[in-house]
Amino acid sequence: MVEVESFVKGKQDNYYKYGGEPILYDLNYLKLLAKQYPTVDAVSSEIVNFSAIINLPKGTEHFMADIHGEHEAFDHVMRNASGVVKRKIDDTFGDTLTDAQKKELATLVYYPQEKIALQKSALAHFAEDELGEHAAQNSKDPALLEWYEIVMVRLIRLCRQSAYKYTHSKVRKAIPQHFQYIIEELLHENEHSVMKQGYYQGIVDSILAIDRTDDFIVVLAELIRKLVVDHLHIVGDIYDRGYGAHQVMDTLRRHHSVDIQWGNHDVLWIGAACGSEVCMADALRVSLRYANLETIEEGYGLNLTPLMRLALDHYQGEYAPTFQVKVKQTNLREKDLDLLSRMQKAIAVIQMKLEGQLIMRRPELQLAHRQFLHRIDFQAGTITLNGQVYKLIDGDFPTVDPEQPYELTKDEQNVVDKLKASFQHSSDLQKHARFLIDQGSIYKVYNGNLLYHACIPLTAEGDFQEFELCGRLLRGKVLLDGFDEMVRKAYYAQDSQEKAQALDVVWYLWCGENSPLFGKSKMATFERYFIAEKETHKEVKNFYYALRDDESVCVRIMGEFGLNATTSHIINGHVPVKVTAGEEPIRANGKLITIDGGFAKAYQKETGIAGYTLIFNSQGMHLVSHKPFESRERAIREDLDILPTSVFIEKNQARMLVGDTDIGVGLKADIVTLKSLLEAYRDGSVKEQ
Ligand SMILES: O=P(O)(O)OC[C@H]1O[C@](O)(COP(=O)(O)O)[C@@H](O)[C@@H]1O
Ligand SMILES: [Mn+2]
Repeated sequence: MVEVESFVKGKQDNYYKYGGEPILYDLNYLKLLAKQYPTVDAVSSEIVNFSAIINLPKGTEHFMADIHGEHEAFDHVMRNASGVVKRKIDDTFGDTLTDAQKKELATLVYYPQEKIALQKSALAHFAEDELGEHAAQNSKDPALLEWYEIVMVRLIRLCRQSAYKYTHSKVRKAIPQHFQYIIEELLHENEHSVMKQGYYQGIVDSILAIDRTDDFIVVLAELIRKLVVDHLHIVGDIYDRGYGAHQVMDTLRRHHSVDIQWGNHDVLWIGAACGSEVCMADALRVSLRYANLETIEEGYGLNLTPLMRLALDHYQGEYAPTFQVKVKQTNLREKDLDLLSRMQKAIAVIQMKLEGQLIMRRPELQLAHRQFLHRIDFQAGTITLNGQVYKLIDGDFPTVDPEQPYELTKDEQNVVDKLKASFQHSSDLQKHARFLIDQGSIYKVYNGNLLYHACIPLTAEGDFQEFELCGRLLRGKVLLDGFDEMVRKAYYAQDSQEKAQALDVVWYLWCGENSPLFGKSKMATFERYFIAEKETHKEVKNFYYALRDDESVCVRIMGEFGLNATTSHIINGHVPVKVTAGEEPIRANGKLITIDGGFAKAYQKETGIAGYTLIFNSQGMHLVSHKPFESRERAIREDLDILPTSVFIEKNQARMLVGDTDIGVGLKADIVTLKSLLEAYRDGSVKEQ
């Protein structure tokens, strides 16, 4: 139905009032816009283009959380698009291909280079056995050419099936320049069309003839993977525990469309990269705790020698078993592990001193109860907490001066200074921190859903918990906005005071009681290292975790963020869903979805699965759970795909179109603006260029 849109000159001559909504356009603005759309034709075709796009089905969004450095498993999920590629193959080929052929095609889409190499060597060995001669891997081997041709045609068909949801221009933009012409021709030609059969076959043959098949297959595979997942959301905790957070970050930096809602572990590394000594100490401590030298040394080239020397010079004594490195299989020798434990304790003591200093300079954070060193009786080897005396399981603090327990020794200060320089000079860490800042935020409202890693701090009554942030009492959405602003200030601030304050807030976001990224009464690091009594280890979750099952609480939170509660969802990570204990990822009658399914191996025993992916496409929402990932090598060799299991599906009433998404809202506004420019051309107020 075409609305008859009236167009009336506004009150003042240089303004335009358009349609029902009195949107006024400044003529100067339209003249500026005319530089981009210099003629009536140019602006008209854009209006038609945008109007077409808003009627396309909405692009598919994937949501994942708590990857915690598991880069091989994550990379596989990125490549198999959480099972969507396989589903596309089934939709495209049905039973015209055998299961084995479909699996082989899937592996080719996931790992094209490796699969081609495997095929070549298999054929070469076959030729050797058959022909008895050493058949060089000649790319003219008829068997190889035949395989190439078959898989190329299949890939083109699969690509065509994956591209149908998008405009030609969007697909073209996803193809590398040097293949745009060929792929577009093949995509828009039907290989069965009699008229163009020769033309189509000619293109395929020429690719084979000039030996461009490998590149062509790789480009097609990447294009298919790009088309099946339009946008990716990472709802926090990329870092820590697994060994490959730096590789996950590189995968995300290469991704065509991704946003990140920071997790507490992510802001810890942002703080460390931005110069927070206490965040740096804690990030190192956690890495040493998991013997994660890959991220520290290979990933970021951080210099551990000063810390190693400090550990060897001062921590030769006995240390608590709680400093044992928390990994099962490792290629590290016993004495390496012992050294890592000593380094972990050395940096843990530095961290406690630096935390003590921070708590003293930020009384508004109300964290005096989280200072420990001045409560220790070093003679008796005990500590007094809340009036209760506890025996320390490790009373050896060789670098702590009871008179000034929070002062760093000269050696410790030297280690901190050297480490800080090392973090600052790690170009890869700085690149990743920048990416987290550019693509990340504390929360995200996207296509009607609200994403944040942990919680919105609530009181027992379900009201938004108030918190003093830099002198302002904030709660709910404005509190999260305030925290978001502080993380960016920690990265961008030039003024040293401002930066120092922002960095202390970033540390609070990592472990503070009212942090929307942590949401627990305390991070019981000291207690878990030094005190045996389990009651001191208890981390009480924020009231949010008891109240989030109540639909009315979720509706109130959605309202706080301006969302329509009937169609919206809250999506969280942070707390693993204990599937084995019967816990559900879907809560509050479908209003809240928690997607921390234990991607991190450390959590898989209690979740019983290896992570979730939430898929939101034009038909609705679909949650899938992953099985533990073997290895990339097996996936390639045996076409072993880790296909997820469907957990729940929520169908939309009507198919969701681009016009129903945030991008669609923007496009509709742009259409109105462009129509104003068109009218201004037509009545001569703006001259065509
Ligand atoms: O298992 P570790 O390394 O001792 O860490 C335990 C700590 O990690 C936390 O669970 C925070 O990490 P997560 O955000 O990944 O849950 C703390 O609540 C807890 O004190
Ligand atoms: Mn977390």
